[in-house]
Amino acid sequence: MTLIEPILEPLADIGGPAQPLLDVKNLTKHFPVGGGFLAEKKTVRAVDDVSFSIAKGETVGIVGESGCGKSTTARLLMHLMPRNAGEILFDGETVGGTLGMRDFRRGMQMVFQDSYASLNPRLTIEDSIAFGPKVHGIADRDARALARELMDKVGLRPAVFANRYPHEVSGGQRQRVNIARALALKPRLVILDEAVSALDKSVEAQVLNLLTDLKREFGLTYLFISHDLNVVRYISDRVLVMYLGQVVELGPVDEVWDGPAHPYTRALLAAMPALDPDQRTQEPPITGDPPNPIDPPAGCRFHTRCSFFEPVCAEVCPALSPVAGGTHSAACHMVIPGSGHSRAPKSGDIAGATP
Ligand SMILES: Nc1ncnc2c1ncn2[C@@H]1O[C@H](COP(=O)(O)OP(=O)(O)OP(=O)(O)O)[C@@H](O)[C@H]1O
Repeated sequence: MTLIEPILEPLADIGGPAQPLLDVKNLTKHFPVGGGFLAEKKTVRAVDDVSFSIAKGETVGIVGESGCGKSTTARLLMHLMPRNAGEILFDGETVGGTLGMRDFRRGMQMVFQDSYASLNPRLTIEDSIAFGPKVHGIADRDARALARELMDKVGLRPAVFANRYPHEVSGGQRQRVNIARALALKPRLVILDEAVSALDKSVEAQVLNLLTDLKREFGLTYLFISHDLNVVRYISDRVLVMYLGQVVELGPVDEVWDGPAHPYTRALLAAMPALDPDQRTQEPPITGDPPNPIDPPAGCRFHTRCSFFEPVCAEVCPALSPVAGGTHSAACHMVIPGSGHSRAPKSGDIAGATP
C-alpha cells in the first residue's frame, strides 16, 4: 500500500458541477502606504471586490500585467495576510468557523516562484519534504517514507537526492522539491504562483507535464497564476483576467481565447507574438502604463488605455456580465449581455476571435 492515497474521487465520478472547492466572494485588500510625518496617508487598492470559484478537480488560471493583484489574491486565499473585506469558503467552510486553521493549512498549499527562497537551506531535500507531515503529527519514520515516495513521484530519485541540500540541485529540481513538499500534506487545492516562470523553457515543459500528471493521479485542484498566456492556456480549464485589482473577464480558457470580449483581454492576447504574418492582428495595442493603484481611475479602470472608450466608461464601473450563454463573463460596458458579442468595433483581425 502506498502512503499517498487518492485525495478525491476521479473526475468522472464527481458527476457534474457540485459545491465549489473554493468560493471567493468580494475579496478586497487595500494596503496603507505613506503616512510618515506630515505625509498624506494613501491606499493601494491591490485587490478590489474579486469574486470567483474553483470546482473540485478544476484548474483556474489567473493572468494580468505585473501589479494587477495576482499574488495578493493568492496570499489572501492562503490566509497569509488579513483581508479588508470578502469571504473565502473552502469546501463550503470558512476558517475560524467550522474549519480550523490547521486543517485549512493541510487542505490548501502554495508553490512560489522562487524555488530557493521557499526552502530552508539547512534542511536536506528529504527533511524539507518530511517537515510538514512531522509538524502535523506524522511519525518521523512514516514522514521520511512519505518524503521518499513523493520524491519518486516528482522525478527525483531518493537514492540520489534525499541527502542533498537545496543549493546542490538545479532550479527545476528545486521546484520539484517544492511541489513534493506541497503535496506532502495531501492538499486538495494547490496554488501555483508563477511556479514555472523562473525555469528554462525545456524544464518548464517538464514541470508542467509533472503538474498535469500529479493532478490526474491525486485528483488535485489548481489555481495557476502566471503572466505567460501560453502556459495558462496549456494548463487551465478556466481563466480569470485581472486588471488593476479587479476581474475583467472570466470563463473557459478556449472560449476566452477564441472570443475575448473585454478590450484588455483582446489586447493582451493580441500582444502574443505570432510567427505567421497572416495571423498577426490589427487589434489596437494597449497604450501607456497601468494607472497608479493608489488612485485608480473612476468607472472602468481600463478606460484610460482603452481604444473603445465611451463617456460612460469614465463614470460607471461595469459589472461582470455574461457574454456567451452564461459560461463566460466580462466587465465592460461595450459587451452586450448574453449575446457573446461586444459593441466595441470589431477588429476582424484577431486570429480566431469573434468579438
Ligand atoms: N505589502 C504591500 N504594501 C503595499 N503595497 C503592496 C504590498 N504588496 C503588494 N502591493 C501592491 O499591490 C499591488 C498588487 O501587487 P501584486 O504583487 O499582488 O501584483 P501581481 O499581479 O502579483 O504582480 P507581479 O506579477 O509583478 O507579481 C501592486 O501595486 C503592489 O505594488
